[in-house]
Amino acid sequence: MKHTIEMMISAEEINRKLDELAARINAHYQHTDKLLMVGLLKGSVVFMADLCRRINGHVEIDFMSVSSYGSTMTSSRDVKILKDVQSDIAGRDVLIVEDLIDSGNTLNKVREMLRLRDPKSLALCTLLDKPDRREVDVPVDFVGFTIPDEFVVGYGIDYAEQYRNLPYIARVIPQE
Ligand SMILES: O=P(O)(O)OC[C@H]1O[C@H](OP(=O)(O)OP(=O)(O)O)[C@H](O)[C@@H]1O
Ligand code: HPA
Ligand SMILES: [Mg+2]
Repeated sequence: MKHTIEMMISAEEINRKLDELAARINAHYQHTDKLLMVGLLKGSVVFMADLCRRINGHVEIDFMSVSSYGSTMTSSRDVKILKDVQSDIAGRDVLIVEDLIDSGNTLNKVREMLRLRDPKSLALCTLLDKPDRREVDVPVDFVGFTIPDEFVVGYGIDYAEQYRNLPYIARVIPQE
């Protein structure tokens, strides 16, 4: 699809938000030993890299890979688990780290899957939230930016695998 992109959230704004989110997460987990941060590949990689370096104490990171979008702009609702976490999460404090919640299908599936493994606690952090697009309700504990119903790219987020390397978040504008 022919399109252009336009900056929506600058790298500086993202940095400020990361400081704010990390302060809230650090306060929430101040008495927790060995927090496990679980990122969803590939979109959360950049956010995870920047966020985990702001978290205090003993922190472990792990990744899952689930995919529902392929190269389209709509959720297939059929969320596939392509790679599971390596850690045993039973009895652990687990924070799922996601780049974006749109329909909620991805996080709903991942949350349910991890919950069945008896973590001590399970919370969710997302950099971006698009509540207008929600198809399933997912409780989110830490939200960076609430954004309108626009397709976004950058800072780890792709359109057909492009733009993950942008240091800022941009909206995709379809062209004739
Ligand atoms: O709330 P939802 O409607 O489920 O959409 C959000 C998910 O979609 C995107 O991932 P995608 O499946 O495209 O894979 P990617 O992270 O590898 O880009 C995004 O990174 C979220 O994980
Ligand atoms: O806005 C988006 N951008 C990229 N991937 C996505 N997956 C769900 N929503 C989006
Ligand atoms: Mg993703």
